[in-house]
Parts: sequence; structure tokens; C-alpha cells
Amino acid sequence: MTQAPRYFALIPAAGVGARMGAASPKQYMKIGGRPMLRHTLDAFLSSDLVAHTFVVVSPDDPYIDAVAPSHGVTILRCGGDSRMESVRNGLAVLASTLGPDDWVLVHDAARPGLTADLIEKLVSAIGDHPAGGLLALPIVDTVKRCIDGEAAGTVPRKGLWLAQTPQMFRYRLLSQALAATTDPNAITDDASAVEALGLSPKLVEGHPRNLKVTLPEDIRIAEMYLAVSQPEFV
Ligand SMILES: Nc1ccn([C@@H]2O[C@H](COP(=O)(O)OP(=O)(O)OP(=O)(O)O)[C@@H](O)[C@H]2O)c(=O)n1
Ligand SMILES: C[C@](O)(CO)[C@H](O)COP(=O)(O)O
Repeated sequence: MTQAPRYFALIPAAGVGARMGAASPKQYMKIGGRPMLRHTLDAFLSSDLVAHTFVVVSPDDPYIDAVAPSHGVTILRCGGDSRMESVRNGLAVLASTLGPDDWVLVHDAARPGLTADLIEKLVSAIGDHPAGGLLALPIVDTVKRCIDGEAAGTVPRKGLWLAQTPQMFRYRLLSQALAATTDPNAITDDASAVEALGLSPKLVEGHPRNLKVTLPEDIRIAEMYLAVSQPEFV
């Protein structure tokens, strides 16, 4: 008898938010009155598909205990110097908890606009795809290459997508892909590590509300999306 697939969330939340330039790491900044990371965790807690959520923070993180709910979330204090190392360390800690065929949905703490509907859309579109997949958005603007503040060329946008998260892979594949990565700073998302193995993760159209909060001006945009509880895209 085949077992039903199990889905786990892994949220890297060990960044410092240098581009946000705030006094504390951006994942703890308030958005609509609540810490950004709490919105992110709640998206997974509200999904019936997700068996459990793990959040990776820095070993000396002083904020997480006040933010994570007491049920449904396990805190892993094993964050690394880059996003990739934080994910890799989290996967290593989970080696005896997850099976090789379990699915891991890696999602940035800094994307608080995720919804249970988007999680379901991703999981159902990926199905049993051997290379896993990710939410992403097709580029709609004209793309320029910038050199010294001037347009040095126009890059055809056909076929270009912006990667979002969650990015979901079976535990064994993602672990193998990240173990094979030698330069942690060269890999800015999980899918690139899988692509480097010669595989092609599936792209599933996400939504602008799932933006990554990176710069100060992103806070207001995220607040606007979070004020809309039932988006129109499903
Ligand atoms: N060493 C790191 C760096 C990043 N992240 C996480 O990876 C996600 C995406 O990274 P990004 O938006 O770049 O966050 P920061 O690294 O915090 O931001 P910045 O690059 O501006 O410093 C975030 O949830 C961040 O907390 C992490 O877990 N460990
Ligand atoms: C994974 C990611 O969200 C995909 O867009 C993104 O690459 C992570 O942020 P970073 O600034 O590149 O670390």
C-alpha cells in the first residue's frame, strides 16, 4: 500500500535584513500590528496540507520565543551565514524526523503574504513531479541591463519568471542538491541547487501578494495585501 505524501514547511528566518536597515531583523518588524514572521507561520498553520512547520533562526535569536505559537511550530536554532546554509542546517537537524520521500516546502520568513490557498495551488500543481517546483511570477515589464546607471541593453522577457517561495522538493533530493553546492552565496534559492543537478523544477504561477519584504517601502505594500483576507485569485 502506498503511503499518502507528507508535507512539511521549513522557514529560514536567520537573516539580518541588511537592506531593510531596521534596528532588529526584518522578520520581527510589525506588519499590520503583528510580527512579519507570525503572518508567515500562520499561513502554514492554516493549511490542512502541512503536517508540521519548522523555523530556522540564529542560535542566539532573542525574539523567536515570543513570536512562535506553542503548537504546530518547532524552532531550530541552527541558522547559518547565508540563506542556503540556514536551509541546509535545518534539513540536517531533521534527518531523523523526516523520511527521504517527505516533501519540504521551503518558504522565506520575509514573505508574509502567503496564503493557504497558494500553498494548496502549489502542492496540487507539483503533484509527484520528480524535480519538485516553486511559485514564481512571469515578468510583465521590459527588462533592462544596467551598467553605471545607464541602460546597456534590453533583455527579452519572454520565458523569464521571478522566483517566489514556497519551493518544494522531496527531502532526499533537496538535501542532495544542497550538499552538492560548494558556494553558499552563489545559490539564492533552493531551486537553483536542484537545477544544478540537471533537473527542471516546475514553475507554478504565484501572486504579487507573496512579495518578499526586502526594502522599507515593501512594508506598506505587504500591509495592503494582508488587509485583504480573501484574495480574488482563487
Ligand atoms: N543567513 C541567512 C540569511 C537569510 N535567511 C532567510 O532567508 C530569507 C530570504 O532572505 P532575504 O530576504 O535576503 O533576508 P535577509 O538576508 O535577512 O535580508 P538582506 O539580504 O537584506 O540582509 C529570509 O527569510 C531570511 O531570514 C536565513 O535564514 N539565513
Ligand atoms: C528565495 C528567494 O525568495 C527567491 O526569490 C530569494 O532569492 C531569497 O532572497 P535573497 O535576497 O536572494 O537571499
